[in-house]
Amino acid sequence: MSRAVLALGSNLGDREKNLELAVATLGELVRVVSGVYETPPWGDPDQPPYLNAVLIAEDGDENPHAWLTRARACERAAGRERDPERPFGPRTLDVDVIAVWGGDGQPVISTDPELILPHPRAHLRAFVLRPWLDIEPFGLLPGHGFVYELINEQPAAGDVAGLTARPDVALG
Ligand SMILES: Nc1ncnc2c1ncn2[C@@H]1O[C@H](COP(=O)(O)OP(=O)(O)OP(=O)(O)O)[C@@H](O)[C@H]1O
Ligand SMILES: Nc1nc2c(c(=O)[nH]1)N=C(CO)CN2
Repeated sequence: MSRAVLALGSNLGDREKNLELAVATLGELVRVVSGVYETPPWGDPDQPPYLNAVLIAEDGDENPHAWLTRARACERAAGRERDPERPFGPRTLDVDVIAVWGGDGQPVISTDPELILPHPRAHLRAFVLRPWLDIEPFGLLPGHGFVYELINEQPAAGDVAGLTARPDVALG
């Protein structure tokens, strides 16, 4: 058994449909999906606002790389349009593997550049921490601490006020 926190983001095309495609592609693996937030672009300001959400999924397959394969399948389903010159630039759909736990409940730590776990920038991103907090109030980002603490630390703390809940956009 493997459990993963995945972060979804879209700022090109039909953003709502792109996030929905990710949830549909993951299908029965999905346990809970957060609410959607409209968020200002992080890391590369000259691009449209994002819709972001987080979900928790589980699978019998213990291999953590299977989550990266599934994330890429979601991105392909949404056309995976992006500018290779801009690492934090606009995209139809981004699915990041934030953290993975094995069947023993222990977090998976990986320094493989193909799949770094936990995700190396998750603790800095209010657009990941805020929706995660909604679905797991005592969520732990391995190596960093409780999500409710991280969201009160800079730089994420300074970005929280800029997020807008979008209860009109419901996924799953
Ligand atoms: N935890 C992870 N989740 C997703 N991709 C990862 C992870 N760790 C390493 N990668 C690798 O990062 C590379 C770039 O991924 P991607 O294009 O999604 O990055 P990005 O979305 O532009 O930036 P960011 O990961 O900061 O959101 C991919 O080749 C992927 O294999
Ligand atoms: N608000 C927001 N900004 C981003 C996002 C994202 O999902 N949301 N994803 C990025 C890709 O690395 C870069 N910047």
